[in-house]
Amino acid sequence: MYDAELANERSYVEGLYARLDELRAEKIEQLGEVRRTKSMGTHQNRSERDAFASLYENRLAQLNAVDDKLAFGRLDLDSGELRYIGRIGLSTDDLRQLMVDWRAPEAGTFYQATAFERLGVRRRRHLILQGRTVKSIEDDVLDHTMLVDGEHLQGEGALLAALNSKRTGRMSDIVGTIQAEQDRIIRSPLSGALVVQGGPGTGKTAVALHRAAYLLYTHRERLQSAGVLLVGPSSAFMKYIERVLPSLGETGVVMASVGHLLPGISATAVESPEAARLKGRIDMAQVMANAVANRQRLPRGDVRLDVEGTRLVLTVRQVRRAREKARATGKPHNEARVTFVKILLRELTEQLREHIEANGAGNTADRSYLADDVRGSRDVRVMLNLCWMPLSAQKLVSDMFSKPEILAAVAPQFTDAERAMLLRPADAPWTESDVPLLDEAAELLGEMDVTGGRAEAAREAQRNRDLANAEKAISNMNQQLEDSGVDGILTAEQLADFNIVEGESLSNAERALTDRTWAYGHVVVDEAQELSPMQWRLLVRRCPVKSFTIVGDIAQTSSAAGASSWRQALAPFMGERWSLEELTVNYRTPTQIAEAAVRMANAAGQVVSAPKAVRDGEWEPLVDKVAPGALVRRVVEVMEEETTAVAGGLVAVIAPPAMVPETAAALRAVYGHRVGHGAGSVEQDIVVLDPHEAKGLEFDGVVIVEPAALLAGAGGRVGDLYVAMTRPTQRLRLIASQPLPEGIEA
Ligand SMILES: Nc1ncnc2c1ncn2[C@@H]1O[C@H](COP(=O)(O)OP(=O)(O)OP(=O)(O)O)[C@@H](O)[C@H]1O
Repeated sequence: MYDAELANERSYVEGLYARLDELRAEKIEQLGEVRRTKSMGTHQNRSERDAFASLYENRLAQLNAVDDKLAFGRLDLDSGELRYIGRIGLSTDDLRQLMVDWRAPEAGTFYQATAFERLGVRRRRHLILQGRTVKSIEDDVLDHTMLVDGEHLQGEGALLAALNSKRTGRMSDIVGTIQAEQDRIIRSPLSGALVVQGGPGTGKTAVALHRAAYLLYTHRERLQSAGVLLVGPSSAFMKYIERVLPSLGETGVVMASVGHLLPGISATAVESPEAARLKGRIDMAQVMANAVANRQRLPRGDVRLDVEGTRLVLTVRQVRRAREKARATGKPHNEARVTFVKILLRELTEQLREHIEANGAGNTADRSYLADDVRGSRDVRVMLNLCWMPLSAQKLVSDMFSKPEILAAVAPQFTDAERAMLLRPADAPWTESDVPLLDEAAELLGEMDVTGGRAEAAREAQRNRDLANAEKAISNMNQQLEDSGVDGILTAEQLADFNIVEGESLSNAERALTDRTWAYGHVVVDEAQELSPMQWRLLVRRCPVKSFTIVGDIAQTSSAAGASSWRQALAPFMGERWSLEELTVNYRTPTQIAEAAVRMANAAGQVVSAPKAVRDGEWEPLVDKVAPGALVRRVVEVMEEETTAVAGGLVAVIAPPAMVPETAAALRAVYGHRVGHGAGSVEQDIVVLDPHEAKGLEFDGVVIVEPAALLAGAGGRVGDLYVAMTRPTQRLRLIASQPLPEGIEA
């Protein structure tokens, strides 16, 4: 019986792959054809072909990315229909549906049906593929009249197989085994802000990624041109998750870590937690406003200016009035400067004219010529710049943190000690908490080159021309696209976006990444508990419609500027307008380890979400107590045992930041290139990390060096140690020379 069913599924899935190959061949053929004829014809023809080429390329990339485990489920419905579920939708040439996209409404019951609420499903079948071959099938029989003698329920096999598999250093998708509570969140409505709170390993990251893919699929019209932004804690984390969305058939999501949210800035330097906390405070917004106002200065007294040998006087009163008028425009600093300069130039020109007339040159003086003289005067230029200098965000922020007198003037609410903490050399590299300050500054300063507006206007005009072209081409294209299997209706906007002149042809995602003022249609934030108020302020600016999916775990907060409750974190930006969902099952950490982590947190006085672990592990947490000074030696000694225990899997050593270099060096002396240092070393099977780098990642085995130091270093929070203890999927070992924090040992 089972063998016959398996054989059936194998042949069906072979058919699906045959169809995938056929579509791929078709796209390659069409792409070749478009490329061959690309340089011929009118501008409109050419741009139409460019648009086709981009669409074919995208579709081909999508078809290539979904090859692995293309299909993973089948539903047997009350109606007798058999419905296959997979990464994308597939149909025959005559539009007979072969497989439904997992995100389509018809696929929802695959994740939601239970024996109590069957939703018209008699049987749910998981297809477990290796490469292109069906290796096994597992059935949930929901309608018990279907049970044949001797047949048994095999509910959680696919899930447990996924959970027990060896880690690779890269996150995989969970599309075949999404659980009902996760599915509800993935498919919740687009608008508003949704907070997903969940303990470690509850699938928050997985849910965030699948939700981004779901939203783009379901609301393509609304989201494709504005885009979806996915924000994570670090570049290493972005690397860890980067393959998930393509494997789900989505390539259009813009991904950025918090250090890369401002185009042109890559913030990698690390600073003290105290400085980060100060810079994250919401009153830094006022400090930035003060810093800008501080650059709109009045001279100490009236000044004399030489214009072509004539002495003019610029009074403090005149400057003050021009400043008031410029500020009253409400424009950003660099743009308001135009008003300021224009007023004073006019007044000085007037003064010059009066002077010349009074000296007997008659009233023939040519005013435009005089205006040129005033504008050309070095004294005038220097004075106007001293009063209202055009500024870049970088210059404003670096001056503020490198000049004590400026900092004292713009941040009077900070104590001397606090200001001392913020001071640094002018050429110091940027840190993550500088990014929201730079963004705030850019917002307040506006375009540096005010003529940039003209270039922008020219680009806009070109785009409008493209749009008109696109509208003409579109009716015939939609038909052809449908024929060629590209889903969704194409809008003139989208087509125009593909139409940008060659060489400048950027996708929406690429353009969004280079444009600070881009407004996204939706933002997904992972590890959101770490964000400071200033980082929230930046993100809300990126999505003015406030459509957010916010995932995190308050108990895992380790950054000093992070949140201690969702209400407190979100109130300034969203008021009460957000809803909360909770994930309650831990898929990563085995029961024994998860319980030790919760006991440790509780003993330290912290209440944490304690999700129920879905499986027991083979091992209790192991503890080695060693003499002071023997920590690193012990790490090296146990490594053989650890790597053998997780045979072929990954082992992470999580150490206090100060101990990471020597631990990595000692391990490398024995294990050579197998040892990676810092996050992002996904190719090695032994990785040495500090707790911050370990955030969001997971490993088969974890060795924690000096747990008490992780607790002490976190400023009274359990975050660091709690994060470290909840990374393993199989095995945890703690090596301690100081007394072990309470609760770890039962
Ligand atoms: N439904 C599922 N099917 C298979 N695997 C799952 C499922 N849900 C979660 N997992 C797996 O559990 C592990 C933990 O998931 P994830 O990293 O998303 O959790 P998290 O809540 O973000 O954890 P943390 O807050 O600790 O970083 C991952 O390996 C993920 O693939």
